[in-house]
Amino acid sequence: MEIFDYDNILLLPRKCRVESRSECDTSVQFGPRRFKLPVVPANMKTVLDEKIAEWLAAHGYFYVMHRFDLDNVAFVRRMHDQGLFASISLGVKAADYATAERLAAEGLMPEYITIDIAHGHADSVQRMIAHLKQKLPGSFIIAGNVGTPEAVIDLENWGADATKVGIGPGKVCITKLKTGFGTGGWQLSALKWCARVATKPIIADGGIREHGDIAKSIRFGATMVMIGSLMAGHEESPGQTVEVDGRLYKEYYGSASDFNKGEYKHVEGKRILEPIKGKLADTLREMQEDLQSSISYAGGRQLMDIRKVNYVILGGDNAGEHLLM
Ligand SMILES: NC(=O)C1=CN([C@@H]2O[C@H](COP(=O)(O)OP(=O)(O)OC[C@H]3O[C@@H](n4cnc5c(N)ncnc54)[C@H](OP(=O)(O)O)[C@@H]3O)[C@@H](O)[C@H]2O)C=CC1
Ligand SMILES: Nc1nc2c(ncn2[C@@H]2O[C@H](COP(=O)(O)O)[C@@H](O)[C@H]2O)c(=O)[nH]1
Repeated sequence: MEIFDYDNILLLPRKCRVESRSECDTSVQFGPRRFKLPVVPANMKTVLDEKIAEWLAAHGYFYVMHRFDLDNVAFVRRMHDQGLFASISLGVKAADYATAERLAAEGLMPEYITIDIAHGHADSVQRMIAHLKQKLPGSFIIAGNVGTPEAVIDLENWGADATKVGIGPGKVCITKLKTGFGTGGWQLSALKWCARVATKPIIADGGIREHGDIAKSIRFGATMVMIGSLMAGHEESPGQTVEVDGRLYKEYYGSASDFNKGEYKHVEGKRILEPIKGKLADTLREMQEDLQSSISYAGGRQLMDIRKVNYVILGGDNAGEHLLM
């Protein structure tokens, strides 16, 4: 198996088929809706809050609200009252079952539910998918996180409508160091490996450091890309603002960090400071422009044309050119 990651792959251009990059369409169908970009901010407390979720939904972007210190039922009700789609996260504990029961009892059907736990290839996830399919049959269920084809096959067979791939490639992740497991350092080839068996959409989660990594994720099988650190550190980001030597930073911490958990138990995440980088809307606009360029370099007009390109692996044992035959 080829082992590579975002920083040692380059995609190869094909003859341009557009007169202007503005002709390139970055939109993507994901579940019941179409979104402007194949990008979703990570469902983390220092990446988005309810206000950002509302703004994203109202402006044609996908979002997944985090599940920490939040009344999910009130959130879904508020989004629906405003005519916006609801996309929530759940775990697999008793409180999460209770949330699903309350939503069903109130007739509130979130358009998207993400079952989001560290080790998503688990019986607990199978049980939760079955429960959600029974109680909230109209919701599109995303399940994760996983890092192997076997896990993708199981989650799909258990009823997940999409899977989320990425164990430990995140910027504030310390899973690799603390446990010795994960896709950190080879997330892109793990994605390729998983995508080969997937029959439903994959969200590539973690490890995106540059805008070009979005196109690389699409090339290797993602339909959607989940991004934490690049989406954190904006003026409107919920993290605390910190001044260091006259420069302003926003905190960004892992969902499995002691900062998020409130205690030091099973910690697999850390806290860092992200330099403040302006407004989220400007980052999303730049991502869209960069992705339009990617589509044009792919010789395409639509996002999925990126899947048709060849690539090279730079350096290492797998170095070389890889042609689609
Ligand atoms: N993508 C990634 O690499 C990672 C992401 N995270 C994120 O951190 C947040 C918290 O995750 P998580 O701790 O799972 O959430 P929860 O604290 O809600 O735990 C979910 C359930 O899964 C159990 N669990 C967690 N990890 C394992 C494991 N390795 N083996 C068996 N059971 C496990 C927990 O039990 P118990 O605690 O008793 O074991 C609990 O019952 C999530 O948002 C998750 O996505 C966390 C780590 C890695
Ligand atoms: N191992 C851990 N992974 C975590 C934690 N909190 C979040 N995450 C994952 O990281 C991505 C974001 O990655 P980035 O590289 O874009 O910053 C996020 O979507 C989660 O899957 C954690 O505490 N530990």
